[in-house]
Amino acid sequence: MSKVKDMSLAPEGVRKIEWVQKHMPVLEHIKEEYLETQPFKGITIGSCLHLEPKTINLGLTLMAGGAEVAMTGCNPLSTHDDAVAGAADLGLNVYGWREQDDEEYYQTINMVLDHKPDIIIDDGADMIMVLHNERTELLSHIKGACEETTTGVHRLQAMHADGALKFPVIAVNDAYTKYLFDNRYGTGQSSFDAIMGTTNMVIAGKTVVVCGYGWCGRGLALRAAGLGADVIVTEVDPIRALEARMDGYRVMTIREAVKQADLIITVTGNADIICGDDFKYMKDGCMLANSGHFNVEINRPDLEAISTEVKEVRESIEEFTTKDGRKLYLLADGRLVNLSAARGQGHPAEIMDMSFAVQALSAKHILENDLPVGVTKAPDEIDYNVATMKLKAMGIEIDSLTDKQKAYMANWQEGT
Ligand SMILES: NC(=O)c1ccc[n+]([C@@H]2O[C@H](COP(=O)([O-])OP(=O)(O)OC[C@H]3O[C@@H](n4cnc5c(N)ncnc54)[C@H](O)[C@@H]3O)[C@@H](O)[C@H]2O)c1
Ligand SMILES: N[C@@H](CCSC[C@H]1O[C@@H](n2cnc3c(=O)[nH]cnc32)[C@H](O)[C@@H]1O)C(=O)O
Repeated sequence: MSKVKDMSLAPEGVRKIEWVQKHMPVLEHIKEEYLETQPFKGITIGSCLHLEPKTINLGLTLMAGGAEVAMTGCNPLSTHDDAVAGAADLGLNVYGWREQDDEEYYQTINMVLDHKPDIIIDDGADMIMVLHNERTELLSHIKGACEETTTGVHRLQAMHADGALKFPVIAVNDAYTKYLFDNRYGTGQSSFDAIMGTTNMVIAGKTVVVCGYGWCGRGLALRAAGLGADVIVTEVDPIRALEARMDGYRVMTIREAVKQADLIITVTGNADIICGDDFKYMKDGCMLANSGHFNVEINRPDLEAISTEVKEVRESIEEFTTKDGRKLYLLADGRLVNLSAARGQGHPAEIMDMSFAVQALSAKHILENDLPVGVTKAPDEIDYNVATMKLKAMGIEIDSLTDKQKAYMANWQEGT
C-alpha cells in the first residue's frame, strides 16, 4: 500500500534509486547478505526518514532481508516525489509527498504505524513521540528503535531520564561511522550544494557565520573556508569555541557576528539562535539558512514582526523587507536547507552508505539481542564492520598490529 503524489514519476524515481545504488557499496553488500540470511522474515519495519533515493535504498535493503517495510518522511519539505513513486513501484509501502502541511505529516506517520511495526527507524524522534503520545496500543509490540540524528537522540535521552521511554533505542547517530562522516562531511558538502544551487551566488569573499561548532558546524566551517569565505563561528561551549579559534576561524557573540554576516547558517539543534533584535543588526542582503533541526533555529515570527513585506523571489528563497528598508533572505523556510530547499539533495550517496549501513545492522542487532529500555550506542563491532567494509570498497588497505606491538601496548613495565 502506498500514498504518493504521482505514480507517473516512478520511472525517473527508479533511475535515481539505481544511480545511488552504484554509490552505496556497503549497503549493497549488506543487502546481498540479507537476501541470503533473511534476518527480518516475518518482521515489519516502519521508518520516518527523509524520503529520497538513498533512504529508499535502505528500505529495499530491509525488504531484501525479509521485512515488510513501511516508510514515511521526517520533514514536510524533504520528500522527493519521483523517488517515492519509484519506491512504491519496487514494492515498498510508502506514504509521503513534498510540501505536506502539519496534519498530513502526522497522518502519514500514522499510516506507517497502522502496519504495526516491530522495529522503528526514526530521524528526529517524531514517530517515536506519536507512538508514546497517541498510539500507545502499539507500544508493547515494538522491539526497539534506531534514531538517526543528534537532536532525536537528545530528545530520547531526555524522555528516558523522565522515565517516559518504553522501549530500547539505538543511537545510530552516535556511531563513529555516522557522525564523523555524515554530520561533518555530509552536512558540510550538502548544505553548500543546496545554498549555492538555490541562490546561484558565490561564496568566495563572503563573510559566512556558522552558529554551532559541533560535528555539523565543523564540516560547514571547513567547506566555507575551502570555498573562500571569511568564516566566523558562534558557540556557547567554551571548549568548542576555543577549538574553532585554533582551527583558524574568528569567534564572537551572535550579536557581533550578525552585523558582519553575508550568510548565516545555524547548526546547533537548539532554538532561537537568530531571534529578536538580531535581525535589526543585519546588513542589507543578508542570507539566512538552517542546517540543524526543524524550523526553530531561526525565529521566523520575529523576522516577520520587523518586516513590511514577505515574498518568494526565487524557488526556496523568501525576501523579507524590513521596516527600515533592508532586504533579508530566508532559505527553505528555515528548515534544513540541504534537504528542504527544492534543490536540496541531502548528503552524498557515499556518505549515506555508511549511515544507513549502521541503520541496517542496528535493526538486526535489536532483533537478535534483548536490549534494555533506554538509549544505547550501536556496538563498536558494527562501527568497525562498517568502516572495514567502506575501506575495502574504496580500495584502501591498512596495517594491523603485530603480536609484538599488541604485547607492547598491553605492557606497563617497560619505560625509557
Ligand atoms: N542537515 C543535516 O543533514 C544534519 C545532519 C546531521 C545532524 N543534523 C542536525 O544538526 C544539529 C547539530 O548536530 P551536531 O551533530 O553538530 O550536534 P553537536 O551537539 O555536535 O553540536 C551542536 C553545537 O551547537 C552548540 N550550540 C548550542 N546552542 C548554541 C547557541 N545558542 N549558540 C551557538 N552554539 C550553540 C553546542 O554547544 C554544540 O557545540 C542537530 O540538530 C542535528 O540533529 C543535521
Ligand atoms: N527530521 C528532522 C531532523 C534533522 S534531519 C538530520 C538527519 O538527516 C540525515 N540526512 C542527511 N542527508 C540525508 C539524505 O540525503 N537522505 C536521508 N537522510 C539524510 C542525516 O543523517 C541527519 O542525521 C528535521 O528534518 O528537521
